[in-house]
Amino acid sequence: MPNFSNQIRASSSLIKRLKQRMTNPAALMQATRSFTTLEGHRPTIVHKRSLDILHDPWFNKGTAFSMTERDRLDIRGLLPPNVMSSEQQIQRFMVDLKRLEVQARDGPSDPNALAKWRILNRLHDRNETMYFKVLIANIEEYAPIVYTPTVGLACQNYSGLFRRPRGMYFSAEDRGEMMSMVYNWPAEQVDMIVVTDGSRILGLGDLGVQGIGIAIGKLDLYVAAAGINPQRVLPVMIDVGTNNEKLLKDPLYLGLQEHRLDGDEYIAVIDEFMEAVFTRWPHVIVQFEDFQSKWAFKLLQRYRNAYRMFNDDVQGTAGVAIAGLLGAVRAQGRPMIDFPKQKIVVAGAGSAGIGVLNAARKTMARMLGNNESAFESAGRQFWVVDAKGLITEERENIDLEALPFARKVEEASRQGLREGASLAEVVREVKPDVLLGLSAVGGLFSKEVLEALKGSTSTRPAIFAMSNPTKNAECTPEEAFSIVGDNIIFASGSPFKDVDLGNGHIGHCNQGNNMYLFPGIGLGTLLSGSRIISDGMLQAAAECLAAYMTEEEVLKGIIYPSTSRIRDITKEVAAAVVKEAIEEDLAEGYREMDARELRKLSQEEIEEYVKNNMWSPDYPTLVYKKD
Ligand SMILES: NC(=O)c1ccc[n+]([C@@H]2O[C@H](COP(=O)([O-])OP(=O)(O)OC[C@H]3O[C@@H](n4cnc5c(N)ncnc54)[C@H](O)[C@@H]3O)[C@@H](O)[C@H]2O)c1
Ligand SMILES: O=C(O)C[C@H](O)C(=O)O
Ligand SMILES: [Mg+2]
Repeated sequence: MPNFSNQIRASSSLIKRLKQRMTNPAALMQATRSFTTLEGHRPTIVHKRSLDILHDPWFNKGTAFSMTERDRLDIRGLLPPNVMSSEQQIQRFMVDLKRLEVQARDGPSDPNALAKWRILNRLHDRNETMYFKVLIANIEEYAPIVYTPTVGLACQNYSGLFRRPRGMYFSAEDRGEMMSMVYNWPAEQVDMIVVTDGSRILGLGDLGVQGIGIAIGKLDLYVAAAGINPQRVLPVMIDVGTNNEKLLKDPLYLGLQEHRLDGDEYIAVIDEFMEAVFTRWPHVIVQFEDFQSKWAFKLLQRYRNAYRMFNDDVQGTAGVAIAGLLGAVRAQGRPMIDFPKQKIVVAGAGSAGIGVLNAARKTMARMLGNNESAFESAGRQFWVVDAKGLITEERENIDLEALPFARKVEEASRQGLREGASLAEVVREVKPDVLLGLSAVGGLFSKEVLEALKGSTSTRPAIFAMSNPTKNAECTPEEAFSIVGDNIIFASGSPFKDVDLGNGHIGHCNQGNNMYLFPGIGLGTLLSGSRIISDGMLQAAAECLAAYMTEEEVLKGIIYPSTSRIRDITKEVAAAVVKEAIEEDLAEGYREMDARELRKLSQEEIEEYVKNNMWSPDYPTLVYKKD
């Protein structure tokens, strides 16, 4: 709780610094920053009182309302008399939440995970500040509940779990209305939107309207990791129908029960949504999430030069994979510059797989001299296997996005391979350094495939089983370590526990998930005020993540940070994105920090600027004023 004497002390030191600024320009920056910090202590003006306040999750403090506030807001007598500190409140809440753990302590496969999701969700609905305080303080424990894998389960069970709406729904029925509907959202300012059409939720397929859960989960991380103000995030579901036959027949399904719109009709709906949100909030950033590949690439190309948007599955995943792939090179005791020598087999050529392939090829090409022949030769380091097997130039009706990675037929046959060769055959013949899965097929890295990987020419083969949620992972870390060997590098999209290898050795299980990048990409874009999200900004984010791990960690097989460091890594990623936006002359500034001021900031000052603009879950003092 902010206390007034602190505020007065802080204000008088601010005035002193503001006076100094007349004579000392360096103090100007300092004062600007202090001013930003002080904002957190300013009272928040509310236009409601009594039960309306207790029922508003943005302002509700529950038992933590002080007596003076209870008087000021007409809630004296509406709460039990004992005023609790926010710590005591959390203690009470945790007693309830932890009760579920007495019989089940199995981490991600916890049978009570959905019950925990429910309890946390109810807290989210009544007191956002406290919800995020709990989430931030226990991120390692609860990210797997509010995010992957449990969020997948919550999406699948959405009809039964639905209590209160969160976010906005734009449906095919709303065509022509979106521009006015968008004003139904209560917040004057929105910084971040995560939008999905529910067509490919994690590896669970088309979940229709139920996919809104993934947008909510991603935005939880925007608040927890990036410190985006929870009052300025907006989850969005664009319901254009579903092709999930089960949902189409389910009498309890909450979305439109018709087949998905397609073609121009579909694009017109998304166009209308984009126009509507950017008209009301011209500075908003829109993250596209879990759109089927068919639309993911097309929509990204359509909007990326016109709007502040990115596709997390294509671009966020690519950056995280690049950071991991570079980590795997370092873990072999080799310099990153050896990356272009790596042989990489990728299983899955959807939005995520193709995103990773393009980014990895570009990264290699840059290291090889950044010319056409470098790009050509980088392309030869990849073997791509999809549902129909190895992709070669003989593939009929090949996707345009996959075409650049199709192997030449003669080249493949020289290696003993052919169009449609199985994953096990490809791994056996190629003997890759890296096997990376973005196929959504649980168990795809079977015993046969992993046995084949034992023939890898690498001193330390790397396995990335990146599909989500847990049951869709291409293999488990136990399978990988026990079959391929103790020395491998392992990463998975959803969290698994480390593996006890015996003899006191641990097989480290990294979480290779785009959660290490998207919050920083969003925050960095916001604070730079860049009008678009450039390739350079995405590359800077990936490089920052790659450089985050120390040599010592990497040699131990730890190539991604633990979730407990997510707020710190996000701050650094955001700073790298701001810096790149400034260097590319894209930064237009944010609030009092205009483009000219931004250009003057040193590296440390950029980091400080980012840190000072991250929201923290502290109750503000509330003051009532009539509308
Ligand atoms: N870890 C992360 O950060 C992260 C990020 C994005 C996506 N993902 C996961 O990646 C998975 C795929 O996402 P997407 O958007 O690319 O999906 P998608 O449906 O667009 O693509 C799936 C691809 O896998 C291929 N495939 C299917 N069966 C296969 C098989 N037996 N062998 C080889 N390939 C096969 C398909 O042909 C297709 O190319 C999902 O499970 C998603 O959760 C993880
Ligand atoms: O949502 C995640 O956990 C990662 C990724 O965006 C996915 O679609 O699987
Ligand atoms: Mg996704």
